[in-house]
Amino acid sequence: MAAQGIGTRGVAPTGTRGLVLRGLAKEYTPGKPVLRGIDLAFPEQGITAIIGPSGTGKSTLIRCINRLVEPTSGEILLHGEDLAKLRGRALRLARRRIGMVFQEYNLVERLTVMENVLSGRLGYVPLWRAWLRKYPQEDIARAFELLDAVGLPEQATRRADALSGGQRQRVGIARALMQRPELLLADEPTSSLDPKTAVEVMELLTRLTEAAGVPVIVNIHNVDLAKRFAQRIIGMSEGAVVFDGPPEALQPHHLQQIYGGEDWI
Ligand SMILES: Nc1ncnc2c1ncn2[C@@H]1O[C@H](COP(=O)(O)OP(=O)(O)OP(=O)(O)O)[C@@H](O)[C@H]1O
Repeated sequence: MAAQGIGTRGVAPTGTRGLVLRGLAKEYTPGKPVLRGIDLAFPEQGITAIIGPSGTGKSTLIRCINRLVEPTSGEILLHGEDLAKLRGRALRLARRRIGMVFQEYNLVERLTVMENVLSGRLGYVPLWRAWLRKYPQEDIARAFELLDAVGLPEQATRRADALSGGQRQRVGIARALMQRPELLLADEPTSSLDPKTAVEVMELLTRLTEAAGVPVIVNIHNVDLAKRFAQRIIGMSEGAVVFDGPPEALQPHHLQQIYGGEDWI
């Protein structure tokens, strides 16, 4: 089956706004491709969910976009600029334009909630200010606003390790938005959470990114959550895109192709 939507939603010319991946490939071990030349274009808003079985390259794809993983070849065009070519300071500047939310939250446990949120500005404030914890007043005001927005206005001075998983992920979302990102990547943001908290976190992510006009690419195991919150679903199998379309187009035979087998459907 051809991946749905490729061609209509697919690859846009260089210079286009949004994110475009062209021929993105990754081999951790030479000769063993994990990503097999991914061609995708992401619009400037909305949530795209990436689904697929364990080990199929979803995290690798997400992490290639902000170069936490080095792609083996291909282009990563953010508003026309190829991030795959950037090094040093240029790469650091590009990275701060991309927020990331992690499965295990990646908070600094011994720091306060407020300090964790403010750390989203680390790419922007001079290092000496961060070391002395002298963030500009407008950053502090914004951090309070975001803590309010994620429902943690009372938790600013608590240590991160005193929070529940759901609360930590809310801090993770606030920290990512503190960057004022042009794109948000979320790598299994709900996998460590109970089902109710997972829905709450996805609702929050949807509401805040919609309000900020930030597009989201979320790697997610739960197909029901993907269908509920994403406007577009990308199904991956063995390092390639095998489905690309709206949630309502995702049928059991697509799931069978993405995950294999049928007994579980
Ligand atoms: N740093 C690494 N070094 C070597 N191989 C890696 C590395 N990271 C991932 N891999 C391999 O790449 C393949 C894809 O892994 P990846 O984590 O991208 O898949 P995934 O679809 O996100 O899986 P999951 O849903 O279980 O997180 C797997 O075979 C994995 O073992």
